[in-house]
Amino acid sequence: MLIFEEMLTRGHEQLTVLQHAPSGLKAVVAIHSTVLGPAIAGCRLRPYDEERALRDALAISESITFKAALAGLNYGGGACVLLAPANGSEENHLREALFRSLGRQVRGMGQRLILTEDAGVTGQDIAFTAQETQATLGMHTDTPTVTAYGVYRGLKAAARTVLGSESLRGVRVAVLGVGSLGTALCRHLYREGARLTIADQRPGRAQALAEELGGNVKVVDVEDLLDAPCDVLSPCGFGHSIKYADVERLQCRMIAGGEHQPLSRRGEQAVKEAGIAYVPDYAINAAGLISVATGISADQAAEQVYQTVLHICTLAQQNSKPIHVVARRLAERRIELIGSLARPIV
Ligand SMILES: NC(=O)c1ccc[n+]([C@@H]2O[C@H](COP(=O)([O-])OP(=O)(O)OC[C@H]3O[C@@H](n4cnc5c(N)ncnc54)[C@H](O)[C@@H]3O)[C@@H](O)[C@H]2O)c1
Repeated sequence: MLIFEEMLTRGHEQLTVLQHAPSGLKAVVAIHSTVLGPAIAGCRLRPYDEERALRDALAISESITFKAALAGLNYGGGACVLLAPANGSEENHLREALFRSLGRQVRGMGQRLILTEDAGVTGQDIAFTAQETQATLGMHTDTPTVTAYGVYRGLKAAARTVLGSESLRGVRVAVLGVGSLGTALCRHLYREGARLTIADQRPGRAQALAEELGGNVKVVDVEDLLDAPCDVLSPCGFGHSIKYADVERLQCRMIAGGEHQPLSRRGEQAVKEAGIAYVPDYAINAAGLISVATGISADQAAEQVYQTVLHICTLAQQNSKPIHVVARRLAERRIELIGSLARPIV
């Protein structure tokens, strides 16, 4: 990857690489934009190669910029991708060392960065980081659960315009990835009577969830999920779950899930040409961010997501434009307008 070119294309401000050998810290911190305020960066931890860590940091931080902008928050977009240490990070003292080390290293980034939780990272991890830097948010919020409820509500709002009814009863939803967020989402969907097909790279997870929900949930291999005939495809994996070449296999009417950046730009274009509605990540997975940034309840944050997605989908329908194009334009417009204001003197 040509890093500067990628940063220029996406409009990034900063990319920082952190390392601390004793704690095993290896992390990539990307700041996409601080136009609206300090960049909120979800911390995610998983086995990563360097290239993918860089790519994810750059892609996700851009999503967070749009997410904060659409949600009306005074924050910018960042991402903190931690490469899982070779010596493991499950034991509490290793975890403490890792996340405190992260906190110490980002202290120098001053007012520009605020860390919170993302995939593979818990509120307890952020609490460790908070011992070293004040620039943290959300350690007392169950972010995946709050986010999942917002995705569920956003999905209903999108279904209202795309499928003609916001009731998900009998609607076929294929969920790719049933970790913290995907599992919580499936529980809401199942309760409403959606017909679920699920898959996970760790098949035991999908099987266990199907058993918990009992009957009527179909578990398939990851490779087969994208071919599954369904109304809604809901990606909830680590990102880029739907490759450009996969788009011609899709048999859904709408893509809407919790995953950050499920599609590349080319993929978004291909989906549009295939006549599939795509509700972008930054519009629908915002409830956790809204809740930690403002302190409002999960229900209120999810209601905000519902109203935002409904507004975007309605505008898209009225103007015969793709949903993701309208969402991006709305986010960009707020950033442009606020960015054009004169800076306060103090
Ligand atoms: N956790 C949060 O607070 C939060 C908030 C907003 C957005 N997100 C985004 O939601 C997504 C899921 O987050 P999470 O917290 O549930 O993570 P998680 O690690 O708990 O779960 C991810 C699950 O997806 C599976 N998976 C990954 N890629 C897959 C693929 N291509 N096919 C099938 N299964 C796949 C993994 O095996 C795992 O079970 C991520 O993209 C994350 O950035 C998370």
